[in-house]
Amino acid sequence: MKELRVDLGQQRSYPIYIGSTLLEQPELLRRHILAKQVLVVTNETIAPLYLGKVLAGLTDYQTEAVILPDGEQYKTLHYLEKIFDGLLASKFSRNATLIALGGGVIGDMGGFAAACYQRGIAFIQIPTTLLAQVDSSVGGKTGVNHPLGKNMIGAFYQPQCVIADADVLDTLDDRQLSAGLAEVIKYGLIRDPEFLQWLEANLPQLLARDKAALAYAIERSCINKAEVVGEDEFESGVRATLNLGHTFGHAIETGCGYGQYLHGEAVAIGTCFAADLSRRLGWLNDADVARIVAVFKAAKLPVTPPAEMTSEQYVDLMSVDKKNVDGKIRVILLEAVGKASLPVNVDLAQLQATLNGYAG
Ligand SMILES: NC(=O)c1ccc[n+]([C@@H]2O[C@H](COP(=O)([O-])OP(=O)(O)OC[C@H]3O[C@@H](n4cnc5c(N)ncnc54)[C@H](O)[C@@H]3O)[C@@H](O)[C@H]2O)c1
Ligand SMILES: O=C(O)C(=O)C[C@@H](O)[C@H](O)[C@H](O)COP(=O)(O)O
Ligand SMILES: [Zn+2]
Repeated sequence: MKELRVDLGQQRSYPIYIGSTLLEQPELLRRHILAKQVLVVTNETIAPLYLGKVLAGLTDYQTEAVILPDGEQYKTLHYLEKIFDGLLASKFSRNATLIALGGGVIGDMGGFAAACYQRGIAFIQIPTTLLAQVDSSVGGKTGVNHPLGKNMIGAFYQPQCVIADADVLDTLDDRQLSAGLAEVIKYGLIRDPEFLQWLEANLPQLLARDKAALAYAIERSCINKAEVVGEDEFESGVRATLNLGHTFGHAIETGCGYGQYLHGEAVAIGTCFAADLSRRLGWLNDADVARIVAVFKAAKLPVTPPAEMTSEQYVDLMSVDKKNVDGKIRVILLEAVGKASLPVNVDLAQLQATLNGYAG
């Protein structure tokens, strides 16, 4: 097992455990549960696979479970309330612990519920998708979607620990594995060019679920994310680079209806848009853009924007992005392959040129 640390000072630092058979080691989990009451939040797909394993290690606690329907379309305020219903029905106190057992949807919702319930209870992330193990379970961004914008209602709220058991990825389907790789590739593009080269050479092994390759990709991704979050927990600076491709990607997720494109798929297309715009500013050349498109294709991710979305629709949806200032759209671009910019105010004409010109 590897143990990394998200360093956020005395109050909010926490470990990330990465390894195999971690769900069979309840002492890891138990050392971060401070009182008797434990609520596990999960979904209908994950519960039959892993809920029993988690509960088996907690038989001497007062455990309850909230099982949500599965899908991005349920990451809403309405379904968040189901978690509060569960906490209240069991009369859970402020010293209770919430465990989010699932992918990014469950992690974001569980974390936000923990941030809100009685103004904050402890929570633990047990991420079960590649995307959640390399990105969403680390860093404390929690929240839900709004019909008009992605992750629009939320809070920064850090977990007590993250337990990433790579064995659970055995049951994840190939499309979801690829979606997770989009965020892995992101770290290479924004700040870790050596890792990008490693990925270019090792994507076939990752897609074939080679255990050593996956363990390395999870660890190196978490190292990158923990460093960025440790430097800028509340996204006043460098943390915004983790949003590469997301301004376009979130517009795709919202515009096409949550769930049609997986988050990682939308980020892959969005990053190709960002690469195209970086080329228009003279920061990348044609070969750089081709290299970026090729790495997503090699990860079996889409690179072609949805035909049904117009540039007006993109601009409209991007105009509520959380990086915007005074309503002006700001995006993360690439100054080079392996080096992200801070948020850039984009000229509307140049943005339109990318939205109309980049076709995959
Ligand atoms: N908080 C953050 O920093 C952050 C970062 C990236 C993404 N996100 C959010 O995360 C969400 C996407 O997360 P995701 O890609 O994990 O999607 P997800 O949570 O919807 O999970 C993907 C699918 O895999 C299933 N699944 C999960 N684990 C499984 C397993 N071990 N075996 C079989 N099936 C399994 C789920 O039931 C679901 O159907 C989006 O809402 C995105 O906005 C948040
Ligand atoms: O942790 C971060 O910071 C990120 O931006 C990670 C992203 O991959 C993630 O999708 C995040 O939820 C996006 O945040 P948002 O504030 O742009 O909705
Ligand atoms: Zn993301």
